[in-house]
Amino acid sequence: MGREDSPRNGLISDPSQGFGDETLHLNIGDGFSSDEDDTEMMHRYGRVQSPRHHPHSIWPVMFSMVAVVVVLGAVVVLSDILESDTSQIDRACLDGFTVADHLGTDSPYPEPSETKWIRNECKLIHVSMIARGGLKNPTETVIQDLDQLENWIHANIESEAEEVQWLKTWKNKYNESDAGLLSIVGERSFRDIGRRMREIYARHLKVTQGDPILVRSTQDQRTSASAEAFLFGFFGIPWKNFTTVDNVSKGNDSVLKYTDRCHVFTELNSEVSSANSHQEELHLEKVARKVSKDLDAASTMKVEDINAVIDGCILEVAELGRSDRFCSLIAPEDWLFREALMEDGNVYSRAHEFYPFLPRPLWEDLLVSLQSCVNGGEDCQKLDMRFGTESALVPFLLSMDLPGKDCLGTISALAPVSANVAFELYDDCKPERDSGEQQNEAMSQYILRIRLNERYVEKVPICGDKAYCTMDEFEEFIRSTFNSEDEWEQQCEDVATTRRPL
Ligand SMILES: O=C(O)[C@@H](COP(=O)(O)O)OP(=O)(O)O
Repeated sequence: MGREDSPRNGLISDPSQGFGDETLHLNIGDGFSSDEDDTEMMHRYGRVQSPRHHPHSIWPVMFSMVAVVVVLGAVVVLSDILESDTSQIDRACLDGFTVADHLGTDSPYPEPSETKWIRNECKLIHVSMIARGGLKNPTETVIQDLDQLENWIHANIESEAEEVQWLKTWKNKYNESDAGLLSIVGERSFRDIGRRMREIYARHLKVTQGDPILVRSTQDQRTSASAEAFLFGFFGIPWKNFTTVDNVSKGNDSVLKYTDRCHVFTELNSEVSSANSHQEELHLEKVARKVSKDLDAASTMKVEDINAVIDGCILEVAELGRSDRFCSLIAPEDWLFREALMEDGNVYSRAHEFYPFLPRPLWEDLLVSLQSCVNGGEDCQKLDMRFGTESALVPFLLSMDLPGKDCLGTISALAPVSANVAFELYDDCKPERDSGEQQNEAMSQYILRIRLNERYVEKVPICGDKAYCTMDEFEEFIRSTFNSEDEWEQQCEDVATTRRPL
């Protein structure tokens, strides 16, 4: 892919044009109407409002009456239009709808119901993991929006209906001093993940204190605190002074902050953000009107207020494990529509399409870890744990081409809060025979199994949809996907670096 493929040259639609039919349909199937239609109708509404389009009259009273009728009519038409954007959602996607599956990277992931153990005859020699931090406390902006929502509720909700009484007594409990830090829920989830991984790996890897273990985290508090919580769970003791934790500088970390180093990505990011903001705002305004009407509120909430409702839902799902309060104020089709907008304009999906080489530094780092153990070298770490943010994990997971969801939610499922992917390297482990497949005796003795969010990936697309990869297949995938024409150097850094060849 050359630079001429850059979205600057027309692949990202002009923000003023909104999304075309084609882009929305890519994600949602034929179920969605085009927002261009909405935009066009909004413009039509604008013209209806304009006096230039009214029949000219010399009688001011007549004119006023006509104007009032026209404006009222237009309001009715507009409300129909405002409802229309979700009217063609694929109804099948509403069957069994669970909001927690549709919160993007703010989704939680449920604890696995069963642990798939490693077979006794297999010799596990190394585990490499890449994780995203756990749930963080709301950011300052979110806290301010929650405060504003609280004020709006007190000023506007008078209904005595039983189902809104909780809302009238609801209070924003978040402090700005904790903004953006790893939350208690996030910390607990990583302790639990660490504890479960100890159950799976400790006996096989025979990890003890003092063993070669590498733990790296970005300098974001939420990721380094996630690493500490994981280590606490894994070793069963506080591990704050773990000497091998390498807190790499924010923005200067070549492995875990690779997106910051890649200028085509950062340019794409700002284009995608601005391309989507208008569309998102229009939809949020519609949802705000609907919710305010449903609550019988004295005035309509603002976009920031509805954003706070969405954040309230995210927090109640993650912290309380329920979705009956803020979440239920927004209709399922509006959640789906929001997710469609977010997935359609998702910068990581776009980057996967235009710049598939983006996560190369992380793949390269993983390969180095694995190879050092394959070769039985002194550098072999039993565990190599990497803790980053979504910008480290999402492009990496997308490059594995794991199957998407039929009804949106692919990114929600791949990279929820505390998401993690573990690569288990085995020496001398004969994989279970796949049905209908002859076992290849000459196969490489090293194999890899992959767990995503603690579940084995039973069909690994990058290794021919098998439940495992041979080391040879894995190396071949990395070589063929990330080594062509040194795209990373040319498109990300624009300068030749002294990388070792793959
Ligand atoms: O805070 C966020 O928006 C993302 C990305 O952060 P950066 O990579 O941009 O720091 O991180 P996460 O949701 O994983 O904590």
